[in-house]
Amino acid sequence: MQLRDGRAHEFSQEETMRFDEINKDEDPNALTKFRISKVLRDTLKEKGIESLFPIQAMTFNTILDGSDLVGRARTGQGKTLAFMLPILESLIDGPAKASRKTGYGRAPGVLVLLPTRELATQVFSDFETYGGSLGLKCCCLYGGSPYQPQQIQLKRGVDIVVGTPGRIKDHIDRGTIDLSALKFRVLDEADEMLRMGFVEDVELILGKVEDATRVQTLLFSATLPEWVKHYSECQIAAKFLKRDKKTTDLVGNEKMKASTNVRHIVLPCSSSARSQIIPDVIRCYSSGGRTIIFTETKDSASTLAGLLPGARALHGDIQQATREVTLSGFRSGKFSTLVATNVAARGLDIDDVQLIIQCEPPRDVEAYIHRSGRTGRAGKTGIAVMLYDPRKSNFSKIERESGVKFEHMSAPQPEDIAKVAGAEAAETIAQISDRVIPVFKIAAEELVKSSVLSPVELLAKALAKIAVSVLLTVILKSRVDHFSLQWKAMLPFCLSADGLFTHLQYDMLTCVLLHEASMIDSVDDGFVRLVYNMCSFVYGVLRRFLPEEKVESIRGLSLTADGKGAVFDVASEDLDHFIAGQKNLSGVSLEVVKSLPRLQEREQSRGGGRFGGGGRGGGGFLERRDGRLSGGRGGRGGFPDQRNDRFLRGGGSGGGGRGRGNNNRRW
Ligand SMILES: Nc1ncnc2c1ncn2[C@@H]1O[C@H](COP(=O)(O)OP(=O)(O)OP(=O)(O)O)[C@@H](O)[C@H]1O
Repeated sequence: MQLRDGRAHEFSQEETMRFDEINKDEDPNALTKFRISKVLRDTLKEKGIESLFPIQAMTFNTILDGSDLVGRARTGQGKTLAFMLPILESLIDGPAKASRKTGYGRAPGVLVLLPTRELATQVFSDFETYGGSLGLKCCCLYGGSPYQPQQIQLKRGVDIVVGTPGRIKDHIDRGTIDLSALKFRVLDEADEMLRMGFVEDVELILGKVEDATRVQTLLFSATLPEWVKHYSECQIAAKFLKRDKKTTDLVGNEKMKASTNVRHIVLPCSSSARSQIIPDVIRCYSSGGRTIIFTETKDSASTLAGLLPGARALHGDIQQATREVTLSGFRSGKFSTLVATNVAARGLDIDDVQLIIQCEPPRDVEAYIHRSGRTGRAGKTGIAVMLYDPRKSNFSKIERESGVKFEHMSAPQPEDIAKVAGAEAAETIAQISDRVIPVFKIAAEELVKSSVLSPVELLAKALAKIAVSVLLTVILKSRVDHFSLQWKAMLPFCLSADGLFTHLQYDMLTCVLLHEASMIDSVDDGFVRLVYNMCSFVYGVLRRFLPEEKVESIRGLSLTADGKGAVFDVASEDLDHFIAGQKNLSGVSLEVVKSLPRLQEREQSRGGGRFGGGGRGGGGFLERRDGRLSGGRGGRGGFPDQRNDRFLRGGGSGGGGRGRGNNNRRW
């Protein structure tokens, strides 16, 4: 701080603490303003929470004083703590304390129902943190995990049960859970919980309470359609909420229902171009943070994840253990792109998710609100990009019902990407130690002196060079064929006559190798066998006149539709070797293709098709002639032909094995 006499003043720790106290006193939502016990306050502070968010402040006393409540606030505004804090406080120091059981084998006093396993785990983890600090025992009951540990916990006795309806109902059926003495029952994501598919289980579970006058029922969501709020129209609400229930609605009649911390963008994109455009959208809008991409179906989530470098899929057909590993890997930053169905749309709170991409407009406005709400949480900002196919999809209903005024953008252009790369390069420079300056200063001064360009223009060139180096590192790590066309288009933009293309072997030509007879006995032979025959034949022929490293360097091997030939890409500098060597072979010809012949097609491998499940690493050898995706990840669909972009990337996911259905849901 600058003192009046111009001297700088550093605050002592004591002074800082005093100011903090004063500020806290001024904050009407400071923790100390609420009946929150010291232990709980300390745990909240450890988590960086100093005061309550509006939805929490507005519902705290109502819940603690015993009312049923319907609560609504936009995504990411802290609804979880809004019900958790007063419940915990009630159990340890409030109205529920007197009747709370504490002994071995005690039945739970709190039940929290959530629509997905991931969300149940997340809310359970919060209950463990805050409830655990108060000595309360919690357990999490969700499907796809073994029953026995859950049964043991229930037998020993718990205070709080968090879970999904299906598994809780299973425990009721097995007689391993007693819900008769509940003091609180919470429906988080209430509208989702009350939708068809959950409603019967929810009704059965809520109905297990012995004395309905002694239980408090709380419904929370960012989207509460009228049928939930007006309980006469919603049987469950009518049956299980008391007539004098309170409602706290922070969205109400406001036009904007989605998060106001999010930039909402729409971008035209045909479904066939998605996997090309998405990497550029991520590059331009993710600010280096995490991205969640939503697809409408499980198959498209697997396929897209297979096509995007470093992405993983999350959906209801993936085994529970894998789902957990995937989500924790995404949370911990092991990979930064998650491709998910609506299974990840609700409630998930993941740090540093900067960008949401929706591959097409979702069916209902609620899905849009929840998906886009995975970013811009707890006061932070984020971006939600929704792709739409102008010929097929329409987002005006979503725009009208959500109150969002979409920004219209076009797909990022090479210049846009260059700008982002330039900004990243500038950040790189900022991170470089000042100690290097003396070493490079003389060269820099020489450069400024000898150039007709201004220092800023020279710096711009230096940034371009750094951007390209960074780009090359990424490309070399992730292989050029996984890179989007826009990135490739940017290379010449930055590299000019740099000569680095040759180094990248980026300049490739497509050749066709033809044989008088068919290379395969029968096209119906089975795709695996067919590919195998083709590979061994082509590689066998090439090995007759080329050294091994040249044979290995071919890319994008694909079989012609008539089975008499194969096309593949060859680095242009090697072309002469390929053409010269084949002259002595009988019955075989090799030439640069003039027009691409029809190529073998194959049905998209679905859910671990013939290439065997497991998703990654399988397949390959699949081509696309029309920009549509096909194939298994790891395979190369050919380098882009520099002259006419006929080949786009190959790839595709082998998909994971199928698991149990998920309430008949597509996700
Ligand atoms: N009072 C607070 N101060 C600071 N951060 C908070 C506070 N309350 C909650 N948060 C943080 O805000 C984030 C969002 O909270 P939460 O997940 O409960 O939001 P939500 O309203 O339930 O969102 P959604 O509708 O998407 O489920 C969490 O990371 C949470 O830790």
